[in-house]
Amino acid sequence: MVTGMIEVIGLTRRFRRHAAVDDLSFTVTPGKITGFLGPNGAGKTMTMRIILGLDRPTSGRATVNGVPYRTLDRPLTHVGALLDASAMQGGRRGEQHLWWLARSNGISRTRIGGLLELVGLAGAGRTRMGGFSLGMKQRLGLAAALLGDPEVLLLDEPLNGLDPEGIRWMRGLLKSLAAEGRTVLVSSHLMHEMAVTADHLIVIGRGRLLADTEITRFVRPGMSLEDTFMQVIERNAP
Ligand SMILES: Nc1ncnc2c1ncn2[C@@H]1O[C@H](COP(=O)(O)OP(=O)(O)OP(=O)(O)O)[C@@H](O)[C@H]1O
Repeated sequence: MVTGMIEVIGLTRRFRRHAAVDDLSFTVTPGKITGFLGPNGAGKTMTMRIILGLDRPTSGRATVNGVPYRTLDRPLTHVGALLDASAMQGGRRGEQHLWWLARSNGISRTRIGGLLELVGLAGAGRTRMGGFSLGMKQRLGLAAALLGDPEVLLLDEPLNGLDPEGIRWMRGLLKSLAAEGRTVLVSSHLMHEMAVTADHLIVIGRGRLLADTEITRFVRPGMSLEDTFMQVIERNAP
């Protein structure tokens, strides 16, 4: 088993009759950026929540490094996640948020200053998070995800709220994290950005796997990623 591998095996999550995730299987491997694409409600967040042990599947399983997330020893040192950047306690300062996370996970606080600098928040660490813009929250969320120096990153819509400079910055950072050999799974609706960022794609629709392939193989000749994606989704429409 390769370290940093995410495996989703026959995963299904039902809500009454509705399958949010429907017999989904894929593997995410290290050293590249894997784009996780699908229309609204396709099941991307639910899949990530199950990988992170935040929701339980109806059937099937998801593992990181061959084991369920819940059984990982000091999980933040293996998996960093950014799910909902706005879900932060507004009264707390950015720096405090990272201190608290480090302390409650047995992680040294020495990385905090460098991480705030890395995400462009060196001057805002003492600002209360209630005063953060969405872009600042995404940056702080990314710092939190990197706190334990994990080999795996799960990022749900990390580009939301970022300005053009922020998007470009995030692209560079994700590429360098993948180049370091980390596993980077990132969901986004921004097709133009995914086209220049992702190496591999997992595309889902209505909870089912529609494609699991290198981006260069997915995009049809003479078409953009967006056009190819729309064709694949339309073909899967009910
Ligand atoms: N607690 C819940 N109760 C009922 N249905 C739910 C619940 N949580 C999620 N769902 C359903 O699961 C499906 C998948 O939702 P999910 O948020 O994973 O999609 P998504 O691909 O992340 O969408 P988006 O791009 O809009 O964020 C949706 O149909 C959603 O309504």
